[in-house]
Formats: sequence, C-alpha cells, structure tokens
Amino acid sequence: MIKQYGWSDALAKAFEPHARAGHAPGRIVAQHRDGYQVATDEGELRAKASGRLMHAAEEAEHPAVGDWVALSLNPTQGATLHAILPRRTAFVRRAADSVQTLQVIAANIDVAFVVTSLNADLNPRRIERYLAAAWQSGARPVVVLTKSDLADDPQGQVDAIAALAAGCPVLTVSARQGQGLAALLAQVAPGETCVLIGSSGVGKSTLVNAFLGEERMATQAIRETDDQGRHTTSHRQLVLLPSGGLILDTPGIREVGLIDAEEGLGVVFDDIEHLIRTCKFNDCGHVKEPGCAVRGALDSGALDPARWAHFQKLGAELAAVQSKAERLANDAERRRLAGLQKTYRATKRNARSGD
Ligand SMILES: Nc1nc2c(ncn2[C@@H]2O[C@H](COP(=O)(O)OP(=O)(O)OP(=O)(O)O)[C@@H](O)[C@H]2O)c(=O)[nH]1
Ligand SMILES: [Zn+2]
Repeated sequence: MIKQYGWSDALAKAFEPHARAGHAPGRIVAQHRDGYQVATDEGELRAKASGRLMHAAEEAEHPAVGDWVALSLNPTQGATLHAILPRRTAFVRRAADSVQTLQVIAANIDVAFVVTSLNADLNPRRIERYLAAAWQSGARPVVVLTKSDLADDPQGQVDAIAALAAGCPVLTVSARQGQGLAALLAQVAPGETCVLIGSSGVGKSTLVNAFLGEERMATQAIRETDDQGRHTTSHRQLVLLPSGGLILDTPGIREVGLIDAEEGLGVVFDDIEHLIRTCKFNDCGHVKEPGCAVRGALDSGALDPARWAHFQKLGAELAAVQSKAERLANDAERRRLAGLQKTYRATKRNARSGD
C-alpha cells in the first residue's frame, strides 16, 4: 500500500528509530481543520498530531500534506502522529500574519508543473516567479503551456519560454483534444508526486481531471464520521494517478508564488540578495573580488552552488526576455502610431477633398 505512495528504502532507513518505538509509517493525504487523513499499510486513517507536534515552536515543524509520518494506531482513540520524517523537498510560504514564520504547504514534491495558458499573454515575470518557487522547493520544474488547441503558433511561444526556463522541459498540452497528456504524465515516475502551480484560469483543474480520468470522484472522496457521529465527505488532497505517481492539489499549492508576487526574485532568493548586499563592493561581480560574500558562502558550503547557478541564470535570462519584450512592445507601439498617422492624414485628405 504505502509503496504506491512513494515509500522507499531511504525512507525505511530514516524510519528505523520510529519502527523500534512501535510506530507505523504513513503519508498525509489530506489535512482538515480537526486532523489529518493518513495512508498507511492498514488503509487510510484519521489521525491527530501529538501534543508535542502541535506545540512545535516553528510552523514549519507542523505536519503538512505530503509528509511522511510516524504514527501510533490506537483502536479506541484513533491514530496519533508523533514525528515527521525529514522532508526531501518542501513548498513553504510566509504565514499571513508574520514575515518570520514559514509554513509548509506541501512536502516531498518531486515534480512541479508550472502551468500557463497559450491563449494568455506571455508573462515572463509570472513564469519566473513560479519557476523560482519550484526551484526553491527542491522539486523539478516542468513548464506546461495549456490550451494548445487555441494557439496559432504554439512553437513560437514554446521557444520564447524555453529561453527563460533555464533548461527545464517546456511541454504543450490540450486537455480538450487530449494532446500532450501522455508526455506530461511521463514526467512523473511511479511513486513520485507532482503539483500544478499557476494562475487562475490557466486550466489546472481541467488537467487534474484529465490526469485522473473517470476515476476522479471515486478516488477523491473521503467518507468519514466526525466526532459527533455525523457522516461527512471531504476531499483527498494527495491522490494516486492511474498512470502511477501521485498528484497533490490544494488551493495553497496552486497559489504558491503569488504571495511573493510583487517582490519577485528578491524574495524567493532573499538569502542570496542578502549576501549580495554584504559584498564589499557595490558592483561586485561575485567572481574573485575581495570581500565577496557570495564567494565566501559558496566556499564555506553555506550557499548551494546549484541554487546560485539558478539565481544567475534566471536573472540573466529574465533580463534578456524583458528587453526583448520591451523591444517588441516598442515596435508594436511604433506601428500603432504610424497607423494612426496614416489614418489621420487620410481623414484630413478626405476632409479637404470634401470641401
Ligand atoms: N480550449 C481549451 N480550453 C481549456 C482547456 N483546458 C481548460 N480549458 C478551459 O479553461 C477554463 C479554465 O480552466 P480551469 O481548469 O478551471 O482553470 P484553473 O487553472 O483550474 O483555474 P482555477 O480553478 O481558478 O485555479 C475553463 O473554461 C476550461 O474549460 C483546453 O485544453 N483547451
Ligand atoms: Zn560578491
């Protein structure tokens, strides 16, 4: 059972101390106001976090959907979550009421589909923001351009976006025509978990439905009895895909990146921005300048070289795409003005010939 949810040898190893304590492993498939739904080898259970987990000082230490947990099964009191296994990846956001507190909104995500629509205007900033959120989480980003059935020149848009997507795959899809679905699903290996992130209306729900096919309603609903003995139905947020793999879909994860919308790269890479501000020279190139904080952090291991590379690549390509977009906009503006002048002259001519 838990193998389908991505249980691995590495997880089994990390779980050893908990197994010795008599706890069972499980993965959180939904979070409700009053507890969690956990997939275990005994089937799905409702569970509550232990007092110690609930009182963890940092919000990020609270269980989140996608987390692997150690739980004790008590037939009378229900299951209790005692510990969270180390997360491989995590999408975090700042809590609404505090800049300091980080909340985990999805854990152990392998693939982040950054979804944008081919019929919308290409917005490099927005894609960059979602890409940055994916990179920061540790998941592999895959850019998905939806509604290919509505596009005249999908390849042109693919090329423009590939330029900014720093080497990650860029795929087109039409849920309406079934084009590209298999290639998308092939990005998620059995036992891997994906998420769809992107703005409202780009077609995320439609894609989830297409991924799940006919099974959607049956796989999503959780029927349970609440504390008052009432029957309730809620939705699973981590769902097995018929093609193998899993998809995690919650409002929180869909909007990831929007929170930091206006600030852009500086917020998502605020540790790097901070380092750059600490360099001795304002115009430090971070190559071999004396007093370079970035080099220092790279040398000491405090800054992950891959993260630094992403930051540089994203920054450089964004600048390129933006200047290209500005040039195009300027050309368009010139053409518009030229067109207006022509009409203006024509009207004047007509007016003259009329009198
Ligand atoms: N032509 C066409 N329309 C599509 C396609 N996929 C989705 N749509 C339409 O796009 C609209 C928005 O799709 P949704 O799936 O609701 O978008 P969403 O990203 O889930 O939006 P939120 O729920 O607001 O986050 C709907 O009217 C869909 O029917 C497609 O492949 N082709
Ligand atoms: Zn520097």
